[in-house]
Amino acid sequence: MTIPFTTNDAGALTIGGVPATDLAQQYGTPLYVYDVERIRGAIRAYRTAFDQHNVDYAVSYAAKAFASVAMFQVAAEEQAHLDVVSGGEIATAQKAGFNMANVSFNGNNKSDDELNYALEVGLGTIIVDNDFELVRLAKLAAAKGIKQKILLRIAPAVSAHTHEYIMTGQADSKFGFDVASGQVADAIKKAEAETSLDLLGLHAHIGSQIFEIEGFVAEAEKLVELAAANHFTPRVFDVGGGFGIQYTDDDKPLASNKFIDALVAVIEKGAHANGWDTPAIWIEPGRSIVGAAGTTLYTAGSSKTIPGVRTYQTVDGGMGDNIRPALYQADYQAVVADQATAPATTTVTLAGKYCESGDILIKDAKLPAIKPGDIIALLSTGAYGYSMASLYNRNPRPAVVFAENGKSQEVIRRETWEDLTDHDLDYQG
Ligand SMILES: Cc1ncc(COP(=O)(O)O)c(C=O)c1O
Ligand SMILES: N[C@@H](CCCC[NH3+])C(=O)O
Repeated sequence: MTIPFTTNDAGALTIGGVPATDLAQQYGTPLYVYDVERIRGAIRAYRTAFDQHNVDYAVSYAAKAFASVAMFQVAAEEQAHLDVVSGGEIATAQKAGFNMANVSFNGNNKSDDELNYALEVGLGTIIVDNDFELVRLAKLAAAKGIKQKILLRIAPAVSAHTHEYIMTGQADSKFGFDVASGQVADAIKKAEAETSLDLLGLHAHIGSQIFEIEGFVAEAEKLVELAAANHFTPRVFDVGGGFGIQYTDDDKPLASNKFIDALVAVIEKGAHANGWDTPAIWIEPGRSIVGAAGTTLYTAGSSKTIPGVRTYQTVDGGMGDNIRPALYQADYQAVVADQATAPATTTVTLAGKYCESGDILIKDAKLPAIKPGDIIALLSTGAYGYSMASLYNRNPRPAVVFAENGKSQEVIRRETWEDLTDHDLDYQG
């Protein structure tokens, strides 16, 4: 399945109707560019899938995939809710003017400051991860005279097919209440007894970049089973995110409606069997909203050929703006921007500029011949790129640009060398 991208009549890459080389020239490289229409389309696809059923639902964009004021504003325009995991993401939502009632708050070690912040801004739902949090949140909410809506996060003991580091639903996980030891049963009782908490339902998340429906079905069945076993009538089941996307021609992602149809079927059946009204179904997709919409533009620099071994082609970014190849052995595909449809004539390993041998973006990429100054575009970099970017080697973080209908706009400005020393203080010792 060929990974989709758009080109103009000259065969040059365009993003949101703007030639990628123009974007590189105007904003510099490395540069993250989002095709906003694709972000909107991804949210709409989930909403349309739910609209085929007679269920209440929320498509909650998982902010961690790419958190920025502009992104949250687009999510709000598309009637998405928001799932945050830190005080910083709450602050970003506030700055974006996001309706706090539509925000949920995940995380396995929320601080008192973060919980108080959430309570003060009227954040819709707190997804309680563990007993330590449950007890503290009940007290903090009571002290403010608030009855806080919550979900309980369950570790559903479902192992998804994905990289070990991004699997989260297995029993041996740092996230959520354990089922087998009775933690879930205790937490449901405790939460129901707390007058400052309103237990809406249960939450689980099995992992990320998942292509099979089976794990989601098993997860939803587990949520139904747990609620029933604890004589708890759920108003919400939040099944998390994790829907896989296409990074290379080899990936075959499922259409959003396949996941939604399967999840709705399991939950409707469970509700019917237990005599419940069908609970609202919430999902928390991150990657599948922004991943394919994002492209990173780099400028080609030096290259090194080791005869009989390989050719390294360097770009002006790397693991600082995209840690995923180094961290998860993630695969990407690239095109040369001004000859995006030209046949591959060479094999090069795209290497970053960071002082690490592991700073490789793509091993043995098949591309047309590259010369210094060419713009190289890494496709499908919209998720967990900017959000996991670092300042390693004191390289400033790139700018982020949104492009739509032939127009572009910077939505996060490029950091400067001055920015990097902004927080440094002279040693007075
Ligand atoms: C609780 C929770 N929800 C949602 C997500 C978003 O996952 P993804 O970006 O794979 O859709 C994650 C990340 O894996 C998560 O931990
Ligand atoms: N950061 C991971 C996904 C983790 C999702 C958060 N639980 C990635 O890039 O694939």
